[in-house]
Amino acid sequence: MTDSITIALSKGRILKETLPLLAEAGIEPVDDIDRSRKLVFPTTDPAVRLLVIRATDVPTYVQYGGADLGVTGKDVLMEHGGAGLYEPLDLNIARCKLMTAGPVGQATPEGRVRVATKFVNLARQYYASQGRQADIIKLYGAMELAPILNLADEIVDIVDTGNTLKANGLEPRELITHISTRLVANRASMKMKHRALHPIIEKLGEAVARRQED
Ligand SMILES: Nc1ncnc2c1ncn2[C@@H]1O[C@H](COP(=O)(O)OP(=O)(O)OP(=O)(O)O)[C@@H](O)[C@H]1O
Ligand SMILES: O=P(O)(O)OC[C@H]1O[C@H](OP(=O)(O)OP(=O)(O)O)[C@H](O)[C@@H]1O
Repeated sequence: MTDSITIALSKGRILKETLPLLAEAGIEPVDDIDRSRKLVFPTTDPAVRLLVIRATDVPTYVQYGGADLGVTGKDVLMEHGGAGLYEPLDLNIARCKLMTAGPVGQATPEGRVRVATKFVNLARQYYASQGRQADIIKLYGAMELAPILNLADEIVDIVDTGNTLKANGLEPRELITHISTRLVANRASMKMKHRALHPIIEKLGEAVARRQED
């Protein structure tokens, strides 16, 4: 009997880039995901279904076995901590950087620094690794506002073109890490459903490699 496989996808910007890779691996949603209010989608492979959920929930669904595989950003995985997860593949999409940033021309304060971010664990680890004391302020979005309104001295956020920072009078300061989208797998599924998961991971890996050749 074929094992049924559930793959948790991040909705939003990652989804658009993930679907073509899945299609190359022979997995296509039967419905139009963009037009549907559904959260679970059957695919052209009767053994595979897709969940479309928030990027930040993907590691949790995969960790607890709600999904066998998941697709989400390295930033989200690092913030989650990665417990119970394997990370078999870098999908090399939605590439960006995790950086500190602050008001243009303003130096980072010498002593305690107030930092606004949604990546509280990552920020805490980063400032500790630099030997700097930081008061971390959790926000869920629009981090760029925090220095403008003097809620924080700097932010830790995703930077790609730098346009969002620039538009808000901020500039990048330090690179924390490079980010891309990763395929993650539930540890138990990797053992119990190896025969079904292995070809999916292999075909996705081939699709990623083809992109890099182009
Ligand atoms: N400007 C960007 N350029 C490239 N990749 C990005 C950019 N912004 C975010 N990403 C990557 O894409 C992932 C998803 O970002 P997206 O903006 O779709 O979701 P989100 O707004 O962080 O999530 P949610 O709204 O569910 O909290 C991020 O975790 C990151 O890995
Ligand atoms: O350097 P840039 O190219 O400007 O990209 C960086 C921005 O992209 C992301 O936001 P997104 O556009 O996803 O909107 P969001 O804040 O709603 O997630 C991120 O949170 C930054 O604000």
